[in-house]
Amino acid sequence: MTETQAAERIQELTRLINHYNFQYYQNALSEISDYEFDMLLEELMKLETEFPNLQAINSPTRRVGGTITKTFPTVYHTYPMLSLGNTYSEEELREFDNRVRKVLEGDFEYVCELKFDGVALSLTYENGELVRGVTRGDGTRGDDITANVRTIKNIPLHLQGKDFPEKMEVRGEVFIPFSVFDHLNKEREDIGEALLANPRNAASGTLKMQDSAVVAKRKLSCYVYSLLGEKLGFETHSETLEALKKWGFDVSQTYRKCNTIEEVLAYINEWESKRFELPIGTDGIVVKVNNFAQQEELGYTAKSPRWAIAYKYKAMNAATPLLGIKYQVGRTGAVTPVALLKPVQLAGTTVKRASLHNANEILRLDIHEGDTVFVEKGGEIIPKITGVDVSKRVPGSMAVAYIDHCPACGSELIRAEGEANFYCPNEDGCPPQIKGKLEHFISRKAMNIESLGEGKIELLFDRGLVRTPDMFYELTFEKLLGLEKVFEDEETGKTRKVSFREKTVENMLNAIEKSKEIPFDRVLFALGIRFVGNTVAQKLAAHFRNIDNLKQASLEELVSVPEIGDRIAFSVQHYFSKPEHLEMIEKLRAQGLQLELPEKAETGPTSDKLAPNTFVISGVFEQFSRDELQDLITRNGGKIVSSISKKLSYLVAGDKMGPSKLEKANSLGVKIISEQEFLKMIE
Ligand SMILES: NC(=O)c1ccc[n+]([C@@H]2O[C@H](COP(=O)([O-])OP(=O)(O)OC[C@H]3O[C@@H](n4cnc5c(N)ncnc54)[C@H](O)[C@@H]3O)[C@@H](O)[C@H]2O)c1
Ligand SMILES: [Zn+2]
Repeated sequence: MTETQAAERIQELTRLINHYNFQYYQNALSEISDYEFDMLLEELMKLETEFPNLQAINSPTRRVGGTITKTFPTVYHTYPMLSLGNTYSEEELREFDNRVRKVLEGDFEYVCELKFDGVALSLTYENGELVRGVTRGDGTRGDDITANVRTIKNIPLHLQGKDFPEKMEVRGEVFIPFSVFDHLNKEREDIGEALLANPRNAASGTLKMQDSAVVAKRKLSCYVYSLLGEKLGFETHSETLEALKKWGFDVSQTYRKCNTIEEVLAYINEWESKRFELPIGTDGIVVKVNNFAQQEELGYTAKSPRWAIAYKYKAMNAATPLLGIKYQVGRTGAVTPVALLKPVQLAGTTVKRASLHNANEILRLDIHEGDTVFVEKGGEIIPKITGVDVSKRVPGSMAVAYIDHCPACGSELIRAEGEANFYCPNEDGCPPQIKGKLEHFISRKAMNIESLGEGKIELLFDRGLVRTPDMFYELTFEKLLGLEKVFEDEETGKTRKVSFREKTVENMLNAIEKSKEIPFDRVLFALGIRFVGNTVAQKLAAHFRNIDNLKQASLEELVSVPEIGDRIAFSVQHYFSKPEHLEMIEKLRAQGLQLELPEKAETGPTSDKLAPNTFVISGVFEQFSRDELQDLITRNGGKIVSSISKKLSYLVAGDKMGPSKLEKANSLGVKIISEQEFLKMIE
């Protein structure tokens, strides 16, 4: 390669890498796989080594990829937050070991840890109190996201014990466990929201949300793996991991001390498949020199420590022919494409289908009919298609054309501006939408008519007995007794018979009757208005008190409710603009469902858990307003007092509390507690 050619390629690589970095860190999007990304970076590194005079000062090989945003205050890191050198090969890992061996004289040991696939976080503690949480940002400066960090349950706000340093920085990885992620997506799918792409992106997007109450609902978690500070009194990294655990941090107990590179390799092999049993995503392991003095001896490059390296597992993938695409219509009419694959073994399971998310994804992957596709298994339940093996493409094959009519009812599909999903607009006439809405209506968080689950809706719908929720309340013993239907499982071909015997019918009718007591907010959720999940339903119910107020609410009134934006407001108005919905609501009213909240509850104490303690509330809180907190205290037998004195039992401290108050409370030895700790007291 000539120098001119190299310069051109370097320019091209730099442009690409900067672009992917921007998408990855700013927009939480992966346009290519991590492996492909790392190969681009490696190519750039090689060219820069070969042509050192072509290396730019700001080359992506010398900088941490992230950036800071303007929406949070910027904080300079005390110690830069670096990246890790990485490799996918045993050979390079051995080279790393040789380099370490050359620099260090005498014995040394490694600590192997799993590399958790989330978002790096820096936590600062002073006198055992969490004072700040900051993102990695560009490595030098990050975003101050303290309020969001405080909502993460396994990050201690106060440390346990006494032997912690006065000031210290703890680093860890924030993630969304798979189970939570799947649950979040199910909820989103249920109310017609676009799905989150993967747990890592979801965690990174969540950490940068403006509303920490929403962050709290996302149930983030954090594993910590590093302690920094002056004169900490520890000699090795593994000692700090033990100390962190003792102080109340969550340290994954999967780490191991290794004396030789062979032991490191054994650890790598052991976790290659075992990692899929963990509740969170991992993309490799991190090897660190254990001794701090030896770490200093090895030092740092501009971008990463020389005493550590990440060994990354290649994503588990397989190539298999695409047999077809199945389009599913959900309760809100959203159409989701699912790829049907020739069954293939992947990470110990047989894969027959993979998610394709939406039409954009099919376009982006440029999938043709009959293509052989690559499927990859992260930790998510459904594997995804990551690319096409173009070398196996059938000549002259056509690109997959997204359907333009509903596969269930034939209506022309529509796509709202800025949305990734296509919708079937035939809300009240499209069978999967009707059935989906009925399933939603009876679901546990809605009307909780459990005995109607598992195929019974299908049967009722088939027989024309129920098409809209009000019809559940017109069912009678005579209409139901003796109905039967045989279901066949698409995957296994096994059949199952649902039949309504006397006992079943009795249970169903009882459960239906009992659902008339379900409070208004849940009835509202049960109606299945698009974008109205259970939290939104609670907010709307609390604000409007009854369905008539809500039905008449103007757009301005709707958006004046906290957390209700245009999109939800339009959807609510759209729902109530339909005469058939209004008619159905009148029927529900006549049948005795709760369409209003009861008058505000009496404010007498509901428990005496807090008696006889006194409380002062100060600062701004995440989950509750100050009024709400005061209310909670008095209703649980506590007493609100206005000033801090020696006799005060607790100071409930929020954000932005005045320093003088804090000082006074500290000097008088008053117990200071956070909102979370307070809430624990009344659990
Ligand atoms: N697909 C894309 O478009 C794209 C774009 C940019 C970056 N990336 C990926 O991101 C990686 C670069 O990201 P990076 O600079 O954050 O480096 P990195 O993620 O490879 O390594 C550093 C990070 O590892 C994390 N980590 C997890 N467990 C750890 C442990 N036990 N000890 C120490 N650190 C641990 C920390 O957050 C740390 O910041 C690349 O390797 C690439 O795969 C992908
Ligand atoms: Zn339809």
